[in-house]
Amino acid sequence: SHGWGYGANNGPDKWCDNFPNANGPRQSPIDIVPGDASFDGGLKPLKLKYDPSTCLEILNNGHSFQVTFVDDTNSSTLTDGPISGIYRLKQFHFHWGASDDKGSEHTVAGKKYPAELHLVHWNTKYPSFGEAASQPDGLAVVGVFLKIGDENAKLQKVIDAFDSIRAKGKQTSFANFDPATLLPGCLDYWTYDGSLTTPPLLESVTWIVCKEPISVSSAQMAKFRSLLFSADGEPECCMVDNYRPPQALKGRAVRASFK
Ligand SMILES: CN[C@@H]1CN(c2cccc(OC)c2)S(=O)(=O)c2sc(S(N)(=O)=O)cc21
Ligand SMILES: [Zn+2]
Repeated sequence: SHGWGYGANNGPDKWCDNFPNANGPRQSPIDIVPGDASFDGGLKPLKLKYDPSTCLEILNNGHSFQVTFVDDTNSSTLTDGPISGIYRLKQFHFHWGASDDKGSEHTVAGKKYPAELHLVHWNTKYPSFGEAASQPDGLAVVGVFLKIGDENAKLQKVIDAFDSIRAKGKQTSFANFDPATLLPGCLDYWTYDGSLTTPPLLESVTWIVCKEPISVSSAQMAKFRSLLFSADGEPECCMVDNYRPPQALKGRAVRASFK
C-alpha cells in the first residue's frame, strides 16, 4: 500500500495530496530564530512528573520507534510551562538523519541537529488521546535536540531494545524506564502553536522545544540507523531521514521562557 513515509514518492512534499492540513496555518516543525523569539515572563517553568512504572512497550511503527505509556491515570504528566491543565504522557519517539549533519525537525537559526526527541502529551480535559488530537489545545509535545558528544547511558537502555524491534510492526515489552532521564539539565524552552509533524498533521500541538540539547555518541546514532522502515519479508530499507523539514511560520509568534 502506498502509505505515507519519507521516500521520494511518499515523503513530506507529497503529504498534501492525502492530508490537506499540510498547507495549513499552523504547521510544524519550524526554524526557530532565537533573535525573533519574544521573552514572556508569564511563562512558567515546565513541570514534568513521570512514573517509570507507566512505561509499557517499545515498538517500530514504520515511521520511527516509540516508547508507549499507560495513560489511564495522571501518573505521568506535564503541567505548567505554557499550558493550562494537566496533560498525560502517551509516548515518546525520535527523528534522525542518515548522517550526523541532519535529522532534527525543528532547526535553530538554520542549524540542524542529528536527532530530536518528542515526548507526546494529551490534554485530560478531553476524554481520550484521539479526541484530544483533533482539538487546537489537545496535545503538547516537548522537543529535545540531540547533539553528538559523550555516550548517553540513559539512552543506551532504549537502544539496547532495538534488536527486538528492527522491522516495522515489531514491538516488545519495555518496563520501568524513566523518560525524565532523557531531559536536559536546563529546561529553558521556546513555545509556539503548531501541529503533528507526521500525517495526519493535525493542528493540535502546543510545541515546547528545549533550548539545551542532550548528548548522543556517533556510535549510538549509528544504532538508530540500523532500524528498518520495512517489515519482515520486505526489501530492507534503513530507517533514516524520518524528519519533516521546517514549515512556514505564517505570522505565528515564538515565545521564549528565558532571556
Ligand atoms: C505517526 N504519528 C505519530 C503517532 N501519533 C499518531 C498516530 C495516529 C494518529 C494520530 O493522530 C490522531 C497520531 S502521535 O499523535 O502519537 C504522534 S505525535 C508526532 S510528532 N512528530 O508531531 O510529535 C508523531 C506522532
Ligand atoms: Zn515527532
